[in-house]
Amino acid sequence: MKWLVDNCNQWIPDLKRPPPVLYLDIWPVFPDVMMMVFDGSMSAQFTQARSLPKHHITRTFLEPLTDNLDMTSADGSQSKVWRSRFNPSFSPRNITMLIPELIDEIMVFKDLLGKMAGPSGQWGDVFQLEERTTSLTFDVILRATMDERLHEQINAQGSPLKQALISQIRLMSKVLGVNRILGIKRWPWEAWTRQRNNEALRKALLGRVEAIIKSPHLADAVSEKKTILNIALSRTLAETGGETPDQRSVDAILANLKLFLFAGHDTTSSTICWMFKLLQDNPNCLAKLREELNSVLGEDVTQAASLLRDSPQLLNNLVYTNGVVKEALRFYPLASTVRQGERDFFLAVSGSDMRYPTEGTAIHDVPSVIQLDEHVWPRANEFLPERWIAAQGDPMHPNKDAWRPFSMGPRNCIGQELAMVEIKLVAALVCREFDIQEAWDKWDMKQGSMKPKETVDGQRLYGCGQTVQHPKDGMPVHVRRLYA
Ligand code: HEM
Repeated sequence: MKWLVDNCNQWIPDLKRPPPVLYLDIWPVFPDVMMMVFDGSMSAQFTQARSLPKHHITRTFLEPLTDNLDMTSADGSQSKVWRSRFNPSFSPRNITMLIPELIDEIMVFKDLLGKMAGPSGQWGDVFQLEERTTSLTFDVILRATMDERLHEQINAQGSPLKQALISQIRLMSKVLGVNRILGIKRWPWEAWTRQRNNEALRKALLGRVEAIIKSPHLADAVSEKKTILNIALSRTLAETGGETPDQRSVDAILANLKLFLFAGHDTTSSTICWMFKLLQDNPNCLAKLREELNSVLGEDVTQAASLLRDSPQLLNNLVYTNGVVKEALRFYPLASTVRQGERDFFLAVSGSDMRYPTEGTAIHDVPSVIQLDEHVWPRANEFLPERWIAAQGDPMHPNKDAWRPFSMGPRNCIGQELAMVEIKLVAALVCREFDIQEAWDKWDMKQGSMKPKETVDGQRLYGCGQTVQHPKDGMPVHVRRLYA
């Protein structure tokens, strides 16, 4: 999309800057005309000033995974019910309370990095960083939602839960590709795989959910530990006068847990990879990040985890680290929202009388363009974590509607606080102990071919794949330890 916008002048020579919207008709690949919005203040009109419903493709996409019982694809009123029950679980206060559990999982990640480092500060063997970060995010989501340790990071085959989810996502993605061109929503033989995956997912999650729900003292069981599931269940109990959730509610809870696993795992894991890439390419920023960690968490890196476990609020003092994560999400926004256009709903650009109709369109918020717009972001193509510390009134101070990696408004990303905290903790606990560097030569050697490989903008590492922009080849890296 960025390429299309950068090259708009080829088709519209008078254009001085990207157009605020672009209507794209790529039927049959996508069913409706796509209205691509490249201006944050316009995106705010359909996500914040008014929150239009999510486009019907979202329901079709999620149906194999959740039977549309989840908060994203359930009909309007059910969606609101589940969103309001889960919102408190994902609040900053609650996520801060979960920091010690998150640290347990990140320490496993860090130990595994240590095993990949070479001896005496040497670079180690090449490996795919994304595999490690994906397993980490699975472990974190299960821990945060149910205080369950999945141990995905030390399970080489992948747990049945992960295998089933990945297979289901593969099936779901087909609705956007060749199947649509052929006019086929789902192939009949996929029904069996879909059912098998759902049974595996149900088996992996239901026991854990039922252990709580069938507890003879449900109210006490859910208040024991403030997990995401328990808080949502307390809310449900308060709303229903203490009744044990019926089968339909249990199914909706399971659907939402599957949604969290789906929506939260590869978005967060790829962002962690992109953050390491940006820090590798901007060594001055890595140095500043390490300086901040030394000053807030002390110079003894071995104490950082216990310090953060005892005083999780220290994470709020890591303002530069926060800027690093926000800049990573500005450069690599991995997801976005698509809303259903409406008959009497028009978008407008400030300072112009032009009104853009939305009826019959799928309105796409396009953060990959909005977040790199030179007219809104000074030095847009530079990785500058300090812009997130710039005071209001400073030209570097970010425009509030122009940073939208989690979308905005009442249907934004419910898991954004969890994601931000997880990524900041990874930066805080890993960056002072290891250097992480792309290792393409070693990777090519391991693949048995040194032939020239494809690059994008001169880079071997670029975003590709379905649903979110995965780092190419899972980001082959090697690591070295900075301390003995
Ligand atoms: C860096 C990591 C993440 C990014 C970039 C991201 C981005 C987004 C975006 C752009 C949306 C809006 C999608 C739409 O409108 O269709 C969204 C929705 C959502 N996200 Fe995230 N997300 C991240 C992590 C997470 C995590 C960790 C979780 C949960 C554990 C999560 C759960 C959800 C859910 C449930 C929704 C749907 C909300 C609704 O429909 O009301 N996300 N996310």
